[in-house]
Amino acid sequence: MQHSINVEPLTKEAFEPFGKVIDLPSYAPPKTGDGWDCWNYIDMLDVHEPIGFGLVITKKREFLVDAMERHVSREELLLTFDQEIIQPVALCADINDPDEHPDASTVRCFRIKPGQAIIIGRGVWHSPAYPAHDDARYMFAIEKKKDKFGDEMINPWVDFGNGDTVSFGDGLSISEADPSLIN
Ligand SMILES: NC(=O)N[C@@H](O)C(=O)O
Repeated sequence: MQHSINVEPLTKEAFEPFGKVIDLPSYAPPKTGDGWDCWNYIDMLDVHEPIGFGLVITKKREFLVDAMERHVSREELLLTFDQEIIQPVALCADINDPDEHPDASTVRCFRIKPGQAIIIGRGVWHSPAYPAHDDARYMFAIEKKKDKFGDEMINPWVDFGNGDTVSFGDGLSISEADPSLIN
């Protein structure tokens, strides 16, 4: 079955089942200086080992997801550089089940703008992010350690089962699908 869903703006409330959102707070900055405002600490990454950084170039392609990965023992910080990206995520039903498949009916897709970041929670299923418009480069940061099972394998991708897939944005780039979603 092919599930079709809409892309959602990234808010703390909407993303809460999947992790945390890093964005400019609405309260006054606790540190300021001549020409700068600083908010610290707006959130924390829960780690016990050194952090590894990864870079992904994600290319314009059909908005279709057929498999996801997850990291059951590690949170993951993810942010884009200069282009908007779309991050598909799905709920983790049982973090202790090594044979779990992501459930296509729980997939949600969030639009991450430059200047925003997410912390994907432990066990939360995710695909690589997609570029909203043009090819994009994004970064992720995650503890460099073996996970409890699975996700250090060369191929960590797990399909939805039953041949399910998830499409979003009507197969068009977001600007073509819904111009009101730009900025
Ligand atoms: N998020 C992403 O694109 N990749 C990472 O989750 C990874 O572990 O490779």
